[in-house]
Amino acid sequence: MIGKSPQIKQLLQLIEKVARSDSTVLITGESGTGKELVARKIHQLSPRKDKAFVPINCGAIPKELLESELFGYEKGAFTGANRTKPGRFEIANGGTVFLDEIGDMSPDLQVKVLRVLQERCFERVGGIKEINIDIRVVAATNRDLEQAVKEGSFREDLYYRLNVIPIRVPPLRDRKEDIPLLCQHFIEHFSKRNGRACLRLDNRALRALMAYNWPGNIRELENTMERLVVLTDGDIICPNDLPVRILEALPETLDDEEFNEGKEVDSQTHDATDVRGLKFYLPEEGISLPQLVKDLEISMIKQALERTGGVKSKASKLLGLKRTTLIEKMKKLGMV
Ligand SMILES: Nc1ncnc2c1ncn2[C@@H]1O[C@H](COP(=O)(O)OP(=O)(O)OP(=O)(O)O)[C@@H](O)[C@H]1O
Repeated sequence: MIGKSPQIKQLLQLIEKVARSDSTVLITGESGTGKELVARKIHQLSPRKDKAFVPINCGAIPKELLESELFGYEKGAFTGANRTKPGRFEIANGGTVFLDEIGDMSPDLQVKVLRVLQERCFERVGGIKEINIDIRVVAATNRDLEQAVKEGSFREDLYYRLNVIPIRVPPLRDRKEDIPLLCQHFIEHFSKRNGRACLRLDNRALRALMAYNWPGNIRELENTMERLVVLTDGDIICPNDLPVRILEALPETLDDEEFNEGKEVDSQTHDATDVRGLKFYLPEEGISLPQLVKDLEISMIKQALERTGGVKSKASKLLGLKRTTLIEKMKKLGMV
């Protein structure tokens, strides 16, 4: 999973914790945010990792077929059922079932899935034999299930059974600092797949990609990068190569000269730099480095003095300075 925003880091920590348990998980988030990827990651990190991960898109399979897909059927259960077929729940035995778009499931199937969650058993369509299974269920939806419960289209009991551990995947617009890394990742991936040298993004193109709101989230970004890799002629992706909807997101203040410059991206400009565990961003408009250093020195000295009850010899040790250097610095910074 690509990304180093605080949101993604938090998500990864949660995934690691959740993976160790067998609890049911409900992943929510807009379309294309990476819900399925999260479900796969939970499975991969879980003790069930060597067994099957079985995804099923409850919204994509017609209602009449979904039941037999999930539960399987017995020979003769309906016209055309000329052999017994196990369903996805059975196939996933020992592993994980991923019920995608669970919000689209019909009420009668919701009852049957609730039974699987409660009792870990079911019957195949047309069958009477009870089948016991050992599965972990991870479900996902981009709908507001709480609202669906209020409106009566989703069963409240099933909602609570699913929502044991809720995981929300944030939209890409709320973690824009992940965009440069994701672009780089997809450009590398598609360049390799298309057998061409790795393309680079110029600064202004990246600025447009960062200004755009990505309603289709990471899937939209992935598709955009694939198209750029296939269609861009030169080695560098310039603003002119971008789709109009993305270009329109660029602030109008930037001049045309810069627009055509084709400068290669300096990813540090857009990425947080990690300095001894502290995060620093260089804002678009630049910064006064001497002032920043001064503010940082004042802040660190104040904290060191607070922590040591104002004892300068101890504070200087915390800061890796000689006592006399600390006093000199404080004078210079106007702190005494
Ligand atoms: N953090 C990430 N790093 C790399 N690729 C990602 C990341 N998040 C999502 N993707 C990719 O984006 C695409 C969409 O992700 P995914 O299918 O998991 O989204 P989704 O939320 O399940 O979408 P939907 O709601 O439409 O089913 C996939 O190709 C996935 O591999």
